[in-house]
Amino acid sequence: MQELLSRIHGTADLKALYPEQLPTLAKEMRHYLIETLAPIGGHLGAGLGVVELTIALHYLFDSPRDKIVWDVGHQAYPHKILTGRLDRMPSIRQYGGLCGFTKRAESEHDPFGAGHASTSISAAYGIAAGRDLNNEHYNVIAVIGDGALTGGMAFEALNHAGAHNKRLLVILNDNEMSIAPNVGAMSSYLARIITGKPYTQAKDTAKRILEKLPGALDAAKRLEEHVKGMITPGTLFEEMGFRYIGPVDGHDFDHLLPTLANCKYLDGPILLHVVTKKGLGFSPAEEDPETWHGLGPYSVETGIPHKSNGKPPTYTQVFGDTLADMADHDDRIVAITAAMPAGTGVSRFEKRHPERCFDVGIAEQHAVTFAGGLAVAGKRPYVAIYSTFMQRAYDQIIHDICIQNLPVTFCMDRAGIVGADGATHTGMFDIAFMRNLPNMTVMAPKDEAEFKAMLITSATINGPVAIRYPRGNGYGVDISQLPAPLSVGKAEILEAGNDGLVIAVGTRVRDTLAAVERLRQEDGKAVTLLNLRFIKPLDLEAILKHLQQGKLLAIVEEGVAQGGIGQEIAALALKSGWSGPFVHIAMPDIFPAHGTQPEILRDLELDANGILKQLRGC
Ligand SMILES: Cc1ncc(C[n+]2csc(CCOP(=O)(O)OP(=O)(O)O)c2C)c(N)n1
Ligand SMILES: CC(=O)[C@@H](O)[C@H](O)COP(=O)(O)O
Ligand SMILES: [Mg+2]
Repeated sequence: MQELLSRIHGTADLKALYPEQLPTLAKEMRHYLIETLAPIGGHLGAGLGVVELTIALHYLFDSPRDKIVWDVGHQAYPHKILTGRLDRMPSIRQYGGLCGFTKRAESEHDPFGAGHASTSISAAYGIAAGRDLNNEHYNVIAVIGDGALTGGMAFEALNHAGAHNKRLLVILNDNEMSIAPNVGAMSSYLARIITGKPYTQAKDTAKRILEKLPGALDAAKRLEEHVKGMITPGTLFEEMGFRYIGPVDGHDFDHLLPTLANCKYLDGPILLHVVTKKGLGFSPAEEDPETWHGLGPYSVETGIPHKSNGKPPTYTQVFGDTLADMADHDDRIVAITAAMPAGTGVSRFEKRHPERCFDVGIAEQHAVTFAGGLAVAGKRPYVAIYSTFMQRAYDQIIHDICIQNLPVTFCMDRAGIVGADGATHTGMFDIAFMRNLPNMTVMAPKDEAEFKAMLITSATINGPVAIRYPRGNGYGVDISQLPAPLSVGKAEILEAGNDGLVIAVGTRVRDTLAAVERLRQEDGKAVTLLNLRFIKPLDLEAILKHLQQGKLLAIVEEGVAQGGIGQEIAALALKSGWSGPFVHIAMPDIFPAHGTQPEILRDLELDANGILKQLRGC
């Protein structure tokens, strides 16, 4: 490890350095991040972009007394390094290791946990308001990216905080990137500020006056405000009650340190606009920041991510390609992503149907209601949002789609266990929150071929539809054909037997099949296995037909037990007069840890071994 970095065991060690040493520390930190993440992967680009900003913040402010709230938390690796977690960095996002985001339980330097975007200003402002009520004195800083600023919550918070005069520093880390290039009018506005030559000239004029007339600080400031107001379109943030400072070069300590030092002593809400480059210091990440936002292992030497050779396509790819195929024949089909075109597969659709593709920014609520509007205009919107981020838009799903029975399909990628991103990103609630909505049809495929069939089925349903599918690769089953639509509300029988009924949902069907086969071979017990396919409407006929009095009833689903489909099936069975051994194999009432998907499924006893164990136990 390099000389300066190896001395940093906490923020006190950083503060002991001379300012002239900070650029060297920044260099060492970049090198360390690039090398450390190479074998394990992780969120590289965002962290590389905020190395100087993080060093400057911890150099000048006094965490944990001062509170630094990082939005999303994916850029907080340098923050972790400087706050006593350097030794554990190689464990980041690994089973038992550091979390990939900020997490209160992990460090007193993480005053607010994150993972989802656009929460930092609200949280920081809440801390500032609490501080003032407590008559305490410390700084509260929210660091938010330009991508996260596209989220409605960030604006709600600015609107609230700007109307009051509490001390709050919001640092806008503007790298013109979300995961993909940032979108929207706000993004263009920020770009105009950065590149606005007239603004730079106006600033220079004000500075020259200030230099010539040292006593005329106020006059020069007023002139700067005046000229700025005329030329940069409205300094939106100032009109919202924030003192706007910037844009500042986020990689230049000579700019960052004095500016931040000043911010420390200014009252009221301040917005400091810092301009950075995502991926700085690693040319592959600078050149292709989207790929290097978050990735698996890679080679430092070649700058190429390791390939997962020969694996079947991911569900994400199947989604993008199938929807594009469907759109070839149905011009009503449109696709919507909330700032995740590649992650959701919408980019594959976009290549073939660019005019029918919408990236709305990190704005899941807007995405859903916007889809409602498109449906009213005669379109067939497919809203592709990870299960965990769909949580953001629950009222919109109910109020704007379901009540009006609009034909919008929700494609919920990353349903179930996601692995390294852990609790904040686990898609564990969607079965519970979608299945209780009137008018909604909910499907979960057992493999990628069935997924394709479900997408095709969705186009035949004249109302809201939700399809949940997991992170990762399919099983390699044949998907070359365009399948026929499924029979809505009909389950599939995979095994027949007289020793009970096992019902499996979507992502858990394969492992349940393996468990059921072992039960037959090793224990001599043959059960009937139903692949539910439709979480809603339920195939009551099949369930009641195969329910066996006095014999096992088991339901296996990769979602929370509380509110899961297992509860409805249990109630149904009891109502029908059935009694017998029962087991609901689902996620317990805890937030899962991070690790690989197999590790977490194993811990939750949701893999084939765990399912078998639980089937045997009843
Ligand atoms: C509610 C929500 N939607 C989507 C995401 C996925 N996501 C994580 S980081 C990110 C981009 C953030 O961009 P920005 O805030 O500018 O940070 P940068 O990576 O550029 O530093 C997105 C879309 C998320 N974390 N939360
Ligand atoms: C930080 C964030 O929310 C995303 O970058 C997320 O980690 C992406 O997850 P996938 O790797 O599953 O696309
Ligand atoms: Mg950004």
